[in-house]
Amino acid sequence: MAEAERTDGSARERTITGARVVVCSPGRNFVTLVIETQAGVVGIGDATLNGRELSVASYLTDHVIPNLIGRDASRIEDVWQFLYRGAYWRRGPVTMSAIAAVDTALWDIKAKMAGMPLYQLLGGKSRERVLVYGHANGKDLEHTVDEVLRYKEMGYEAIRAQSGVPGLATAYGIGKGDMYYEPAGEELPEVQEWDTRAYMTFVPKLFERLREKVGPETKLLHDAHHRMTPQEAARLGKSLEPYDLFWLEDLTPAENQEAFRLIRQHTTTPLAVGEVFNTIHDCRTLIEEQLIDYIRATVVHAGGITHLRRIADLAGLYQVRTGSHGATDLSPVCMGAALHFDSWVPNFGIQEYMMHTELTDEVFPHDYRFERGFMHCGETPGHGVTLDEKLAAKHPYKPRQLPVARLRDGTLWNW
Ligand SMILES: O=C(O)[C@@H](O)[C@@H](O)[C@H](O)[C@H](O)CO
Ligand SMILES: [Mg+2]
Repeated sequence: MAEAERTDGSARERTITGARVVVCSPGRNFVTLVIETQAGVVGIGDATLNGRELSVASYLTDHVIPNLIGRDASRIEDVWQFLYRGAYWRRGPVTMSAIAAVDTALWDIKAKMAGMPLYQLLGGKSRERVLVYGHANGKDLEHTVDEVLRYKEMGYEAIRAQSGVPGLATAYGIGKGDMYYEPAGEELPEVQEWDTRAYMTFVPKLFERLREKVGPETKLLHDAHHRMTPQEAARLGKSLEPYDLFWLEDLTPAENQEAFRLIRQHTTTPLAVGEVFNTIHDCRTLIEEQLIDYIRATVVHAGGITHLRRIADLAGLYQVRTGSHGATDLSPVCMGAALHFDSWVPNFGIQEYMMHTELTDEVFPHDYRFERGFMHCGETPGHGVTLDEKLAAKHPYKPRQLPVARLRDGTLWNW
């Protein structure tokens, strides 16, 4: 390591002396990076990439950790640039999740050393509480209506509704009977069935009924999970306009950012995209051309707080607001960091929130809390989430992959 990259004498206590990756499965798989400094301050970051967990664990253990030892933990920006530029091979979910884990752990350490909750280092709070949306899902229309009403009872002001579709054996986003929706169920991918026409005929009926039942106040959201062509997406957005959705998410696979020009010309339904994005380059056109309303990039998959802040700042120039991904495959560590970010970010929109299981919460003790439709980050120095490594060790990794979708004729589609 070059002299400039080493800690100087006066900063010896900030030197990174150790780092390790903990892979555990308290109900589902999580990858967590733990970084230690000379002074004994420990920071943790989430590196979970659902269905591809071990690739990030290896990237960290084999390629990143050796570069961290001896470095100054306070130089978050320089470490970020080193890992991003220094690898030569840029971007991608594995690389960016690994960088995110380092970045989150270093912000945790910096905030702990400052004796402040993380939001203070970002610039302090812009709001008192963080609006979240919950996930209601049912096997058919009536069941979904009941579930949405149940979420309303629990105090949610914003509710995502997903439903089984008549004629389709399976649909995206439908749980298997409890509060803990988890799509990655099997060692090899489950094959689900898809038919865009059946779906597009059904969804407006669902939202017509939902709007009737919940009244005008409740914010309703829906995730199309990348299944449409641009023209179909435009038509779906238009057909949902009377039901005043808060957002319609992931209409088409967004590596084709230009597709949103077509969609945008045809519908005023607010659009949200970005849970699979890793860098600002994935959403530059979408933001600069004002083709979306909410950017859903996360701390864990988009390069950590350092990079997510850049995305949010670009979005802010165009009145695009944040709506970070927060499914259960993002660990409580990501949720903790996200809530500090959400408390600060000026152009905040909403945060996705799916409850983790009790066991997951035990493995990752945290100080954030849910209260009647809103989340609150805590005041503990750092991001407020820790890892019980002893308990984690009792729940080892289980290979699991996300499902795939096929059309009725067998053609592989986007899940
Ligand atoms: O909006 C969402 O939360 C989803 O699209 C996720 O549930 C997504 O399917 C999972 O994170 C995949 O691991
Ligand atoms: Mg989604």
